[in-house]
Formats: sequence, C-alpha cells, structure tokens
Amino acid sequence: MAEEIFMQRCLELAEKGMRNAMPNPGVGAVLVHNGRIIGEGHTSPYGGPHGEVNCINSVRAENRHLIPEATLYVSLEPCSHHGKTPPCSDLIIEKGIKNIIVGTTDPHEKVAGNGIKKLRAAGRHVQLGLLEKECRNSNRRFFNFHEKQRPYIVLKWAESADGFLSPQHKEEQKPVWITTPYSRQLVHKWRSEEAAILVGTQTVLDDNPGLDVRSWTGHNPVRVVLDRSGRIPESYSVKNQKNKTIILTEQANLPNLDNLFFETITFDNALPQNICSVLYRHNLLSVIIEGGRQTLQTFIDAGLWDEARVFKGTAVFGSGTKAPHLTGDIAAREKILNDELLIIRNYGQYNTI
Ligand SMILES: NC(=O)C1=CN([C@@H]2O[C@H](COP(=O)(O)OP(=O)(O)OC[C@H]3O[C@@H](n4cnc5c(N)ncnc54)[C@H](OP(=O)(O)O)[C@@H]3O)[C@@H](O)[C@H]2O)C=CC1
Ligand SMILES: Nc1c(N[C@@H]2O[C@H](COP(=O)(O)O)[C@@H](O)[C@H]2O)[nH]c(=O)[nH]c1=O
Ligand SMILES: [Zn+2]
Repeated sequence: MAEEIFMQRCLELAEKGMRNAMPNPGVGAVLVHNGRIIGEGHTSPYGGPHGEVNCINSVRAENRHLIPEATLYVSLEPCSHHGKTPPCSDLIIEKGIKNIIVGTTDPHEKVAGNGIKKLRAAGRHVQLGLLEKECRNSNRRFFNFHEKQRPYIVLKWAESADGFLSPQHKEEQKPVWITTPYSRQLVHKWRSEEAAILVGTQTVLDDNPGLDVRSWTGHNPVRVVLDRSGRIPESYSVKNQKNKTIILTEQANLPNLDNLFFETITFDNALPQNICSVLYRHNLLSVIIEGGRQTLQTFIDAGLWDEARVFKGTAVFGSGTKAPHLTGDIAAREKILNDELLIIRNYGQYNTI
C-alpha cells in the first residue's frame, strides 16, 4: 500500500536521527505530492529542528507552491508546545498543509494528543495510527521512558559454550574474550545507540573495562557503575573522567568532579528500581547492562529488562562465573562467524526490534 511505503520511509529517516536526538524522540517526515516525495527530513541533534521542520525546509524552491496540496507523513504526532524549538503543528498550519498522516501519538505530557487537536481545530485532516506498532517500536526508548518512568533496558552478555561468563582463574585484569572481534565491534555499535552503560563492581575490579565506543563511530554512553562501599580505586578506567560517569554508592556526600558523579542509593532494598530512578532523574532514556552475573540477575529477577542480547561463543571454561539465568521469547538468532547471537524480548507491544 502506497501510504505504508511513505510511513516506512519516515521510519528509515527517523532511525538516522534517533541517537543524536536523545532525550528527544527521533522522528521522520515526508511530504508527498501526487505520489512523489517532494521533501523529507528527520530530527536534528538535540536542541535543533524537528523532523517536520527539516522536511518542510528540504522542499526545493520550484516545488514550494505544492506544499499546501501535499500530504505530510510523520512517524510521531507533531509537537504542540514551545520546547527548545517552536511547535511543529504551528508550522504545519502556517504552511497550509491540509492532510497529515501520523504514525502514533506522542506520550510526552506536554503533547499527548494536543498536537493532533491543534491541527484538527485549524481544520486540517489528520489520519492517526498508520504503522502504529512500527512507529512505537522505532521510538521504544522514548515511549518506555515516558510511559514507565524508567529507561529502556538492554541486557547483554557473552557466555562460553558451557555457560560461563568468565573462567575461574584469570591471569590479567582484563576481559577473557569469548566472542570474536566482529561481535565485539557490534557491541560497540550497540553502546553508541544507548544513553547509558551499566556494570557491577566485580566486573570493574576483574576487567577494568573502558565501557566506551572504540570500534565504532558515535556517542559514548554515560558510564554507570555500582560501588556500594567504595571498592573501586581511583586509578581504574571508569574513574578517568574521559566520559561522563555516575558511581552508584551507599557512601554519602562524596564530592562530584567535572565528569564523575556520585549518587547515593540503597542497595539492600529494591536495588534495580533504585538504579532506574537515578537513570530517570538523569534523563537517560536507555541503558545497556553488560554484566556481571549478579548485576544482570538482579534486573532479570525484578523483571526489569526489555531485551537481552546474548552471545554464545565456542570457548569452554569448565568452571567460573556462571551466565545469568533467563527465560523469554527468542526473537532472533544469528551467527556472527563462530558466535551465536540470541535476541530475547520481554515485551509484546512494540512489534519487531
Ligand atoms: N562475558 C561477559 O559478557 C561478562 C563477563 N563478566 C565477568 O563476570 C565476573 C563478574 O561477575 P559478578 O561476580 O557476578 O559481579 P558483578 O559485576 O555483577 O558485581 C557484583 C558486585 O556488585 C554489587 N552488586 C551487584 N548486584 C547487587 C545486588 N543485587 N545487591 C547488592 N550488591 C550488588 C556488589 O558489590 P559489593 O560486593 O561491593 O557490595 C557485588 O559484589 C567477572 O569475572 C567478569 O570478568 C562480566 C561482565 C560481562
Ligand atoms: N568477555 C566478553 C565481554 N565482556 C564485557 O565487556 C567489558 C569490557 O569492555 P571494554 O573494556 O570497553 O572492552 C567487560 O567488562 C564485560 O562487561 N563482552 C563481549 O562482548 N564479549 C566477551 O567475550
Ligand atoms: Zn516538533
């Protein structure tokens, strides 16, 4: 169906702007006149113009007179409020666009249907809900954040063929790699797509991880590290201040540094919920949790996760730190060289990943 193809194009465009737009949603828009796309755009990096504005501005001079007769397709409801930029619904009205096809409503409390109301009140025809599931899935981090008041949670680990995260004895203070460099590069791409990355104390002490994006180009996520009683020495990479880092601790009144922040939380009661509250307060839309077992299992047991990405390698350890125990629907399974990658989902409402 032609309409769906145009909304599909909006979703492709949305994807291009998604990560830089955070904590805003990534939105794609196309203007279609007589079956021909005359303009398209996606959300600019945070604080910049929204997808609809970029779409309208992209129309060539010789086509501008066609704008009022064109149909605007947009993956998320046009905004109705003054944020960092003026309301997109006002611009759509001002440009005389009569037909607007919207993928899904915006869950943000300041919009939540008001953009559509405003357009309809100005006499514009608004069709709502084209490829709705796909549009919600495209902005699943944003929807999750506003509907559940917590970040979207991706669990990730690599386990040996016999189900261990790491062997009993390690020679060096760095990870024992289970996966191939190709899988590890994919992990760096994943890191670049999320707002935050979290690991437990023992992982920091055993591996001294960088938790940054090195084998891919893109944003470094905010590092979030558990350190209940201050066991992590100053010399460790997570404290090097190269990237913004939040240390979650039970110690009180630790002074923040330029790029190193301390948040005091309770560990004994509702730890994963307490972690989510801090991430929510810091406006972090999503987090990838990369281990270790205890930390991952804590989130799994609380049911606080949205998808899991599990690599199975060919190494055999015999003993060591066991991989977490998780059950869920396997949404996808693929081979990356000799590694097997399983994607497991904990939700039904967002359609395909
Ligand atoms: N293959 C892979 O993908 C990965 C492998 N690893 C490996 O896993 C090993 C570490 O795993 P693991 O030992 O499970 O450690 P974690 O990294 O999960 O850290 C555990 C520590 O974090 C704090 N913590 C975590 N969860 C809780 C909780 N629910 N309540 C209270 N405190 C909590 C505690 O710190 P405290 O004791 O200070 O209170 C606890 O000792 C390492 O050897 C590492 O190499 C790690 C990540 C990924
Ligand atoms: N061993 C293992 C992983 N280990 C994870 O990667 C972290 C190291 O991050 P960095 O220092 O930034 O490279 C480490 O602490 C642990 O969380 N990951 C994988 O994809 N495959 C693997 O085989
Ligand atoms: Zn807008």
